[in-house]
Amino acid sequence: MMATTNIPFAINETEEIVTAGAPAMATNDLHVYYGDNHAIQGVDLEFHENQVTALIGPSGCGKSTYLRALNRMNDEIDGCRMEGEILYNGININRKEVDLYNVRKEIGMVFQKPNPFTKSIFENIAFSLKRHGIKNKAELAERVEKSLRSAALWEEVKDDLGKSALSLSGGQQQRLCIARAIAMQPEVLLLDEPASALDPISTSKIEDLIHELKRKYTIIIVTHNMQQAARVSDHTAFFYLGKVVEVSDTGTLFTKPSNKQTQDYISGNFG
Ligand SMILES: Nc1ncnc2c1ncn2[C@@H]1O[C@H](COP(=O)(O)OP(=O)(O)OP(=O)(O)O)[C@@H](O)[C@H]1O
Repeated sequence: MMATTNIPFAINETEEIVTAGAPAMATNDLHVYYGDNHAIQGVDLEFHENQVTALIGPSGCGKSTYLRALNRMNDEIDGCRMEGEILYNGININRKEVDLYNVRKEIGMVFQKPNPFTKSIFENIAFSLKRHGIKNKAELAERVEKSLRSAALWEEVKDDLGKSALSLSGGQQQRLCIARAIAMQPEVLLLDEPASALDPISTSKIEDLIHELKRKYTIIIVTHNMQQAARVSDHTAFFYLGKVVEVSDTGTLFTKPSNKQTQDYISGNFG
């Protein structure tokens, strides 16, 4: 169940922890359990503003579980429990009194399979804004246009805003989902294999978009595709069996990994 109390989690007055150069997000000794399955086993990572971090590793090693921990989406899964710190602007948001609505507004998420609402293109974005108290029509229209422009979708849909979002192609739907997340003015975007269900042209559009979006946001992306990690990210973390085996700048991780398991994974000799 969602917490409803309005405990601040990202302000500078009562909890002045934010310092220049500090990570936008980090985890300290993060553990995630599904019942007895210890899926994430003490992960420490830092994510900096305007940087893209890719999470890579073999299937089942905990990448999506870790990503979902960052905006407390794992709270929605029965039997899932998390221990350790999840720091957002220096404040631990892994506390039960934290307002999850605010957490997910500030730390937006886009999933593998595009999941637009069965509403018009316009309403897909306006819906959450209205829920957030924005009722003025001109302001709504402006925020919708701005979000669609930021997601590189405006030119393709500006004459069809009243059409169902489901009439869009898969790639357009995924950009609409990104626009929907952006509309809430988040600081962090979590992308869980955002292009894995898309054709190569749509994939390339999403990758170009990630390059654009990192000017404004901190981006963390799970991907199975190592070429994609190499193309879009500044840092890469290699996960294996619920732990981070190695994390470094992407160039180094793919050319001079310091760990043998990383080397085996990136060269395809794994398992
Ligand atoms: N909703 C869930 N309920 C129970 N166990 C889960 C759930 N999601 C993941 N797990 C378990 O947690 C572990 C990590 O899975 P996770 O999906 O995070 O790995 P992954 O690296 O993202 O895998 P993939 O690349 O295949 O998506 C696995 O043992 C998996 O079975």
